[in-house]
Amino acid sequence: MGKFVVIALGGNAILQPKQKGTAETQYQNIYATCEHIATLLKSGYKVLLTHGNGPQVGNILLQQDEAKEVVAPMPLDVCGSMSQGFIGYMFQRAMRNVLKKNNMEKEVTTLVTQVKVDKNDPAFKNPTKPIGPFYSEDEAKKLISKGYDMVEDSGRGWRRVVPSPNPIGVMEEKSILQLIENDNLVIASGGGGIPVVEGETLEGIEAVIDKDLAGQRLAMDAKADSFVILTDVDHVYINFNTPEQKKLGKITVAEIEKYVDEGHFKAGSMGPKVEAALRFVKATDQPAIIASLNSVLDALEHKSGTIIVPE
Ligand SMILES: Nc1ncnc2c1ncn2[C@@H]1O[C@H](COP(=O)(O)OP(=O)(O)O)[C@@H](O)[C@H]1O
Ligand SMILES: NC(=O)OP(=O)(O)O
Repeated sequence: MGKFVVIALGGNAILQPKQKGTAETQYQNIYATCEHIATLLKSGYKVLLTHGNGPQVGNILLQQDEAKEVVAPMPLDVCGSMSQGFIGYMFQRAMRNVLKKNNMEKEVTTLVTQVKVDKNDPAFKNPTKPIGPFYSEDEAKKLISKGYDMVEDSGRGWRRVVPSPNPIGVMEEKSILQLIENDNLVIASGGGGIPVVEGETLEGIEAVIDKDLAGQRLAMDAKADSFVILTDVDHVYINFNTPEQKKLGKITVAEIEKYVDEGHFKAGSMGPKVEAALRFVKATDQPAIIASLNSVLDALEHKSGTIIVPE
């Protein structure tokens, strides 16, 4: 198998649900992630990185709301760009520090990335993307009465949800490919990319694109040999969180589609990951992997994680 991989990093690689989102905590998590990336680079992999921003963009939006009497609040697309900038900066700094420690040299570049969506996407009428902090049920009820959309997120508490339209094109695709050709470690489409709609002019729109679905587009456009989704669980499970839960190892498109139809993978968490992986395998005939960050090298060698193959 070729060694060019697109990696979509889950929000947990940057901030775990129970952690306070200080800059230092997020930098330390990103530094630990970069050590895994360095292991891949040492093993000869070429990496294009994308990452989530759910906790971060939600926190930035909350800051806008809390300070709105003092400074003009920024809309969600601008908050998305802020999250790309600060997370990209932390990756660039941490990666350079990790590379230096390992006596390696590489340019590390973050690209502010706009991703095209359809303004008539039905997702705008049905918010599903959890962002920001977790709340208790009582707190969630108060926020619902203020007009927020809230859902219970995978047994971990309540979170605000916003629309998450389907990504249909990466505006900066050519620049990303040029940077990769010049041997840069590129961080692109952070937080799924800033959602924009294209008419007479390009306009930002208030939403948060799923980074796994946007990562799939990136992997397809960049002709990656493999698309890897890293999260905080070691495998995809059927009957997740029940006594009958069972992990999925190597599995074909047809086999996992049967589980999709049976409703094993929830919207807003495992659902989009499986959907993104399936889209990649079907479009390219290359494997897609869903695994935990800690076992990324084993997963790339198909020794761990859920490996979705054409047949
Ligand atoms: N069928 C399933 N198999 C594995 N994990 C699942 C499943 N359904 C829901 N999950 C949940 O999905 C979470 C990962 O999704 P999410 O929190 O969106 O990840 P990330 O932020 O890392 O992208 C896991 O922590 C797990 O709680
Ligand atoms: N944008 C996005 O998908 O973020 P998370 O992975 O943090 O949910």
